[in-house]
Amino acid sequence: MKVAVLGAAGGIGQALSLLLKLDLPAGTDLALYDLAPVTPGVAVDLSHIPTAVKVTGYGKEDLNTALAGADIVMIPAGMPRKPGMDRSDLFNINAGVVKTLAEAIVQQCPKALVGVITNPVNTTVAIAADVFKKAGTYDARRLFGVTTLDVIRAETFVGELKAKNPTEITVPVIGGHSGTTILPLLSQVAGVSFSDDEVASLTHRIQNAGTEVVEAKAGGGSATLSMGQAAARFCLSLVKGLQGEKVTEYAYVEGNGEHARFFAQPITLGKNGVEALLPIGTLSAFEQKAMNDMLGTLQADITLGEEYVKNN
Ligand SMILES: NC(=O)C1=CN([C@@H]2O[C@H](COP(=O)(O)OP(=O)(O)OC[C@H]3O[C@@H](n4cnc5c(N)ncnc54)[C@H](O)[C@@H]3O)[C@@H](O)[C@H]2O)C=CC1
Ligand SMILES: O=C([O-])CC(=O)C(=O)O
Repeated sequence: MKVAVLGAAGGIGQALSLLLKLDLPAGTDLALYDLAPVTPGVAVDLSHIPTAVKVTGYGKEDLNTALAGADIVMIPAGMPRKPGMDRSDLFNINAGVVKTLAEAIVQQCPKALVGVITNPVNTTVAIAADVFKKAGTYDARRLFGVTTLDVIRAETFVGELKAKNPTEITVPVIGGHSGTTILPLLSQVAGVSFSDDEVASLTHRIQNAGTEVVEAKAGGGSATLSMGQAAARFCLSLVKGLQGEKVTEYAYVEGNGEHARFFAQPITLGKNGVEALLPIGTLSAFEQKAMNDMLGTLQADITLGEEYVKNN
């Protein structure tokens, strides 16, 4: 098995690569690629950790070698936010980054499972999909926007509020990955109930948790460590799926198009990526209204990505 991390020298990339070095199955090749000159050094550093995962680092000119034959590609490459910015403000820079990387994936590992972390995820996933489509290699089961951070945050915040162990809480989070398009389904959390005020304030906190980190880091970037953990969890679930296990995760995928072309929802992972699209269940009146109110924004984010690939 080969896993490639693109953007591996960044804040997320380094945390993710560390966790993958520790937790990937023995015998896995872990290929680290980044434009930053430090990348081969990051790989040497990780290679001194005694696990049976072989780490190799690739610099600017070696994207094709880093990707050759990869089974899974995780993409945390690109600019993070600074205070005052929305995720959509990253589009101008990150659209081109994701397009370039997706074009190389088409050439080197067209059957890989691809996890896009780069923001704005609502749009960059559409870009990757349409680059693959143009090249004739698109398989919707193999492309994911990574929204695991929304799920683990929701579980953490519910645990805090209800004085419960967050590892024993499951919170569905559907929709997209920015602002109001992030829709936690608190009505479906087992064993916990919320007042209307708690639902409103928790929903708001989950939707703005990225901004909470951006402001706390005061110009030093956005979530990297919690995102590294979220991305590692998602990547390890992809690995388990490839190994024949059935695993459930939430991710932003092209499903049946009922709500939008791409939509974060529960899925079962298996040998070909998405094995089954799982239902989102019954929404409360609050959640249904939030969903109706945000679909226009999500659709516009998706269209922006589709138009970008058409015109570039
Ligand atoms: N999906 C999610 O839940 C989350 C997504 N993000 C997004 O992840 C991205 C990365 O964030 P950080 O790691 O904090 O940023 P960072 O600036 O620490 O790292 C980004 C890395 O990407 C590299 N890079 C830029 N262009 C590249 C290219 N064409 N090929 C390869 N590498 C390239 C840079 O050299 C840098 O090392 C941002 O777009 C951020 O908004 C951040 C947190 C959560
Ligand atoms: O907020 C940001 O810019 C980074 C991100 O996607 C998150 O932390 O959820």
